[in-house]
Amino acid sequence: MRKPVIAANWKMYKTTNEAKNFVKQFKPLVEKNTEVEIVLCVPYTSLESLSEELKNEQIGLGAQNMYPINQGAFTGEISAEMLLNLGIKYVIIGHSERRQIFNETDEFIKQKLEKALVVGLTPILCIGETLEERESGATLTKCKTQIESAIQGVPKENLPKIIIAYEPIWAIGTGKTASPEDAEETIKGIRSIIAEIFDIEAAQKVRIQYGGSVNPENIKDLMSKDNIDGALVGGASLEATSFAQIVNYKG
Ligand SMILES: O=C[C@H](O)COP(=O)(O)O
Repeated sequence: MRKPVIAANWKMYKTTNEAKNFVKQFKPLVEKNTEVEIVLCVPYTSLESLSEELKNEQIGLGAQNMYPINQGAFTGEISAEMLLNLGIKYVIIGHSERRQIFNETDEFIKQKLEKALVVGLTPILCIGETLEERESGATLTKCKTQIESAIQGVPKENLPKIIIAYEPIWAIGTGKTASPEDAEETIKGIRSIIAEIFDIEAAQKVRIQYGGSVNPENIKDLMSKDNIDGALVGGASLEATSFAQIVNYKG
C-alpha cells in the first residue's frame, strides 16, 4: 500500500515571514490528517526557520534543488549535507523549470538523484513532456528517456525512497490540468517503464505524483486513480487554506 504524498512547491515565492505565517495558519488545518504525507518545498531562505517551526510536526520540509557535490567553489549552490544539517528530508530534483530555464541535463539530474539517495534525502524526481511532444504522441518516450537516465543503476533497495512527479509541462501554471484519465494512463505507463528497468514488484513500491494545475476542485478525481499516489502543487499551495483543502481531499 503506497501512502499518498502531497507536496507544495512554492517556487520563488514567500519571504521568511510570509512562510512562517503560512505555517501558523496551515498546521491546525491539517493536524488530524495522518493519511497523507505532507511536504512543503520552500525557498532556501525559509528552510532554517521552518525547520524549527515544524519540529515534532507531521509536515515534512523539502528544498527545491541542491548541488551534487559535498562542498567547494560553487558560488550560489547548496549541498545535500547543508540541507540535511537543517533537518530537511526531501528535495525536488529536475523540475522542468530547472531543466528549461537553467539548462539542467538528464546527466546532471542523475548525479543529484544519486547524491540525494546516498545522504538519505528523499528525492522528488520531476519528469514530463512539452505540449509539442504530447501532440506528436511522444509523451511516454520523453518520460522513458528521463526516467531511464535518472534511475538506471540505482540500487533496487533505494527505489522505494524515490518519489516521481509526473508533470506535463503544458499543465504547469496554465490552469490546464491533464484529465485524471490521461494522468492515470501516463503514470501507469511510467510504472511500466520502471518495471522494465527493475521488475513489477519494485515498480509497485514507487510513489508517483501528478503535478500541473492541481487545485482543491480537481484533487479528488486525480487521487481516485489507482496509480496516482499524490500531487506536486505549485500555485494552489501558496495559500494555506487552499493547500489544506488539497491535502485533506478525503474530507
Ligand atoms: O512543482 C509544481 C508544478 O510546477 C505545478 O505548478 P502549478 O500547480 O502551479 O501548475
